[in-house]
Amino acid sequence: MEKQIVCLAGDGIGPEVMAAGKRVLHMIERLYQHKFHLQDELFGGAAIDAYGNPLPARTLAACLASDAVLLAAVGGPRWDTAPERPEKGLLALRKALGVYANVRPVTVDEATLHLSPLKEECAKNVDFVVVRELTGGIYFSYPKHRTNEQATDTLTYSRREVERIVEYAFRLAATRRKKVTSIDKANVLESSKLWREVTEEVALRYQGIALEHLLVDAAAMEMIKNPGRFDVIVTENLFGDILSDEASVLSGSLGMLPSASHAEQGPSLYEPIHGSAPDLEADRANPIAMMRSVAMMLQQSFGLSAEANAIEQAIQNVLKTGKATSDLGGKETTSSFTNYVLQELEAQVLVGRGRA
Ligand SMILES: NC(=O)C1=CN([C@@H]2O[C@H](COP(=O)(O)OP(=O)(O)OC[C@H]3O[C@@H](n4cnc5c(N)ncnc54)[C@H](O)[C@@H]3O)[C@@H](O)[C@H]2O)C=CC1
Ligand SMILES: CC(C)CC(=O)C(=O)O
Ligand SMILES: [Mg+2]
Repeated sequence: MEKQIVCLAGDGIGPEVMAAGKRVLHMIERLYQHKFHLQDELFGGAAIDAYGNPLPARTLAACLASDAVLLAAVGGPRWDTAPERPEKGLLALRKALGVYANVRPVTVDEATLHLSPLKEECAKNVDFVVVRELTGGIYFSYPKHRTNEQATDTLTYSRREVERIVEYAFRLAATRRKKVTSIDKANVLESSKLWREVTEEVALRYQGIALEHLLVDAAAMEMIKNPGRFDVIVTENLFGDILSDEASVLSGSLGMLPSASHAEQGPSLYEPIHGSAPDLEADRANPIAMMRSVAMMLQQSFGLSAEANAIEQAIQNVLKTGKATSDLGGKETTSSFTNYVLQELEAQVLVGRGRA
């Protein structure tokens, strides 16, 4: 198979985790005889420094013409007070690609179960997916303004926007444990009242799939108290952003969780859920979220399930030996942990073919 992948390394730990993701892709190319054309483009703070724009026209054109986009992370204190912010480029990219469905699977690895802040019997049942609406809501606020004395953001959702993301969640639940939890704030927000109404209508078209509604504050509590109750969570942009970072703690670290973002048509975007982690020293980032984002890309954009499963298995096998980066209490660096995963991947595939 031959595919064009645009790589947006971005800022902070972005280039380090992107390097790990590319090494995994090169290993998969070699082991399975694929050709991945990896095209690097400037994005985020790095693009502001070069062009004064976090999403240069050249970067956007390359993304739109690609088979898939792999993104690491953007942002950092250097640009916090700059006229242009890296995060603005991320929102503009998601909007331009039309990637409304952000899928964030949350599982807890057997080998890192003891690192979860939850009791083991609670954490071991964690297996859910957050389906986050990604191109609407308050992050795309209009009108939005600010004076010295007052600031305004606007939260808007249309029926169509709610319907398509909730439909996505129901279709996904049909392939899993057949339960959707819709999270809103319908006791206060008008947008949430519409969200709940539309969700009820969609549910009528999916007999056999259970629907429950939770208010976002109670949902935040339930995610810690009884996370095993969730199968597919569907929620709006801001709530999904916050709840998925909370969910990552169940797995032991924000550095573990990947995501895929899909449009109605055109290339999908794959990225770890974490940010640029400016507080980390060089070569300390956990590359697992990026490796899993690569696996999601291989599976969901290219249909390469065996390759995706091999990556996941290699990560699991390395974690089982006790090797881990410092966020999980281990001693490995980004590069040494990646070396182990690559060795494991190669050994596993060759053993499978009886050649080791
Ligand atoms: N998709 C993106 O590009 C995102 C960008 N950001 C941006 O990143 C910058 C930093 O934001 P924060 O709030 O600090 O969030 P963050 O996600 O970068 O970091 C939060 C905490 O998790 C740790 N962490 C994150 N990823 C890790 C990894 N792979 N391995 C080990 N530890 C990891 C960090 O060291 C930090 O203590 C900001 O400029 C923010 O806007 C934040 C979230 C998403
Ligand atoms: C930096 C934000 C715009 C995005 C974010 O935190 C996320 O998508 O998880
Ligand atoms: Mg976030």
